[in-house]
Amino acid sequence: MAKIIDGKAIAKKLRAVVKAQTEQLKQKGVIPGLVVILIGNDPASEIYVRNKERAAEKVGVNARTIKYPASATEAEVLAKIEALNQDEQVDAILVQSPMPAQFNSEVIQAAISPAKDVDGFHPLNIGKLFANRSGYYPVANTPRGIMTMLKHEGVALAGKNILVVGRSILVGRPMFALLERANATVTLAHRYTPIDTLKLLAQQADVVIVATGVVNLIQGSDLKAGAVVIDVGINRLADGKLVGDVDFSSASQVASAITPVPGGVGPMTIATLLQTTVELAGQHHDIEMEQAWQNI
Ligand SMILES: NC(=O)C1=CN([C@@H]2O[C@H](COP(=O)(O)OP(=O)(O)OC[C@H]3O[C@@H](n4cnc5c(N)ncnc54)[C@H](OP(=O)(O)O)[C@@H]3O)[C@@H](O)[C@H]2O)C=CC1
Ligand SMILES: Nc1nc(=O)c2c([nH]1)NC[C@@H]1CN(c3ccc(C(=O)N[C@@H](CCC(=O)O)C(=O)O)cc3)C=[N+]21
Repeated sequence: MAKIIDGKAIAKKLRAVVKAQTEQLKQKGVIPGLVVILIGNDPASEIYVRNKERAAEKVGVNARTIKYPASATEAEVLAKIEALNQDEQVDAILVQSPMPAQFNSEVIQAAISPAKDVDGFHPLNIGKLFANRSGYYPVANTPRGIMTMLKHEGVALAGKNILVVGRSILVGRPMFALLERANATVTLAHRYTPIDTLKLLAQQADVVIVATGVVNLIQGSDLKAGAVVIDVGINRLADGKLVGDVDFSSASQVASAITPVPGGVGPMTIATLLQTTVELAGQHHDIEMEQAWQNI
């Protein structure tokens, strides 16, 4: 039986560190400000927005959500982003994805100032990540939170064989870059990966990270004994239950460690979002902060 990785508990530790950081900033008169823009109604986004507001309050980040109906125009959202880019109280801006069809997400992502780009979606920040540049720049919070989790659990990455399933700009691609940077051998699978190939790749992987939104895509029989399984998926079943992309009951028989849904990656995404917000506030006001979360 696998160890169940307690994302909630690790997120709580991370939040405590972030809270200490916000207190340092407050002593210098800075309250970190995060603005989330939600257009339309995506169920996973709504869960995210609700949980984020609660967590922000706990650590002393000033967070607010601006909601637009699904019928909103790109021009009005771009005008709002421009105003937020100029607003001295705002350190971090996030536009929830997916966006309604009339939006070009590339245009929106490039409009957010790279210095306030808390999702790490701006082409400049993505470019730095993939070029493995030194210095500080924001990186997508879900993959970054997963790295924190793997470190906390003592999972070795250098030289390991890692399978990432899903290649979105939100999860799969930055996950690939961070794991490669940690000297793992990384395979990135997607919709065009034949299912038989996907299963063969999974069988060879020391760590399997699944971010597709496909219920039960990976089962216990697909895994190598002792593999570490990170389930990013958030799927709402007809009965209202929340499940991931991995068949938890069979996978937990074969894996050495596995993240549950809920209570795994989700809480880490939120704590990491607050971490990045506080870092951006520190950068914005030129305040040096201790990097205490190295040791959580
Ligand atoms: N827990 C958390 O903190 C977070 C959870 N999520 C959840 O994670 C999931 C993925 O999110 P996101 O990356 O934004 O989703 P996207 O829909 O943007 O991307 C899904 C990816 O999965 C791939 N895919 C789809 N079907 C298959 C398949 N049958 N086999 C292999 N690959 C497949 C797609 O391939 P292709 O590119 O070829 O289309 C695509 O790359 C969702 O359930 C989302 O709600 C997301 C962010 C944070
Ligand atoms: N620009 C952008 N950035 C994102 O990071 C982003 C996004 N758009 N769009 C939507 C997805 C989804 N996402 C979630 C984060 C946390 C939980 C979360 O808190 N999950 C809890 C749920 C607990 C519950 O409330 O039931 C858990 O898994 O335990 C869920 C989903 C971030 N996303």
